[in-house]
Amino acid sequence: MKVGYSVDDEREAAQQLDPSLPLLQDADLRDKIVLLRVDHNVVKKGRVQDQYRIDVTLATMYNIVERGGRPIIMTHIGRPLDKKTKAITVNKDDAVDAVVAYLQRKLRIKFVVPQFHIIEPEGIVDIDTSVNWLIHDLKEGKIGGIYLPNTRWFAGEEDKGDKRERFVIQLAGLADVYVNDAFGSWQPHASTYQITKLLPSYAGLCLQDELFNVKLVLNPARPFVAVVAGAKYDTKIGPLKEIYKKVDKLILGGLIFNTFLCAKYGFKIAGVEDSDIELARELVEQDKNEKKIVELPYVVESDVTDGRHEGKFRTISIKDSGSKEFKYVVDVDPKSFEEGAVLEALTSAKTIFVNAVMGLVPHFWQGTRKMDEVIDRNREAQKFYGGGDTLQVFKSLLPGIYHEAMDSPKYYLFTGGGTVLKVLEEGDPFGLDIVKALVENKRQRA
Ligand SMILES: Nc1ncnc2c1ncn2[C@@H]1O[C@H](COP(=O)(O)OP(=O)(O)OP(=O)(O)O)[C@@H](O)[C@H]1O
Ligand SMILES: O=C(O)[C@H](O)COP(=O)(O)O
Repeated sequence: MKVGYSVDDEREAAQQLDPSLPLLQDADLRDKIVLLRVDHNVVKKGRVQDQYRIDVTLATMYNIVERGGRPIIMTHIGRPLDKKTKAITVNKDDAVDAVVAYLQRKLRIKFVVPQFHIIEPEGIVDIDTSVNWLIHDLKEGKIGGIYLPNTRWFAGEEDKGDKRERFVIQLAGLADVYVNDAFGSWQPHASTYQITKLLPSYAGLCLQDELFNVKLVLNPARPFVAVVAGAKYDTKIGPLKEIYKKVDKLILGGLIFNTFLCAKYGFKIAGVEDSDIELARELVEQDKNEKKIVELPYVVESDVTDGRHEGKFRTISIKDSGSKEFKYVVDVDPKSFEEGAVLEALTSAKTIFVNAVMGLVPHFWQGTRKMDEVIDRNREAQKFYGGGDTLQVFKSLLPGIYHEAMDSPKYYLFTGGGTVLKVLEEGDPFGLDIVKALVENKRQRA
């Protein structure tokens, strides 16, 4: 007699990944301590801005616990390392506490954050053996999980030498198995990359979904339009040159657009560094023949960056400005999306990838809101959004569209925009260092 039936999810069944990738589903987790790297980089000023990146990792957490594993979770938050001085600033605002509180409310289990000695400006130099007490409690089921402090507070996380070796050995000493579910954290750091040299390593469920979907962006229905904006110029300008080759049209915004304008028209814009302009010149050259970059015609100039003060900001038409020197360019005027080549590109696209906060939020959000609305109006296109701030801002400006998008077959929301750019640059999701490390780990174990 049949006592029940199960429901197959067709979308899940269709998601086939390269068999060289070690999957969480294949790991032996019973009574194992599982070190889980996630990307919960969603805290600003001590508060969770958008729960999405946390929520998409819950399935992996549940899977680990359901199969008898005990989790130690870790994430980075912000960029506390000053790359020039090498100083690590340990600021309460970048603590994992807000994430832990959210997880506890959501899962109704107790997490403990171990306290390690912090030596500024070096950060946390050693994992204190006192953590063993907590691991004992974790094994006994007295606590539901351990959540390590911000990985970027550890001296070894972004180091390339001895400090990294030391950190990674101490980290590996805490656990039996490593799971990477941090698609957004593509940079090969100790907790995303080096750790795979020491522990049996697997891809988590979120990472698997993201890798499957990023393959769809690599094989887009055309015309394919990418919209890239935001603040992380340093990590995004490199990928842009390769993305340029893959797209039919490219729309730039934010600091990237400012830098492009300086390189192309000889503008001087407050806050744009000469060294960055140099990097953008190549893109300008590349575009001379192919003309794929669709320029946003109107931007917003502001005398100050600390707010939207009446009388202190104005719209500039790039073509008719008459001037070459500007204060801060802090947004795109919404009317840029209502006409001409920009509107045409966004409405005729079959695939749109968006990693774009167009303006200095929270004060200058008008351009981003208009852009998201216009993109949503294109009902045919497959729309891929990615990026921490991109999703947060999308959600806060257009909550209705955002919530529909979360479960719409026409949208996919990536947890990392920079990572998608990186994959587009590599041309293959298995070209990411963090994925290569997992594949190599499986090969070594075979
Ligand atoms: N013109 C501008 N001037 C200054 N800051 C800007 C400007 N335009 C956008 N920004 C800032 O860019 C930030 C978002 O950019 P960022 O590159 O971090 O994107 P993201 O969506 O988080 O992508 P990722 O997840 O890849 O980092 C926002 O905090 C926003 O205020
Ligand atoms: O928010 C992000 O883009 C990811 O968490 C990666 O952050 P990072 O660019 O500072 O490594």
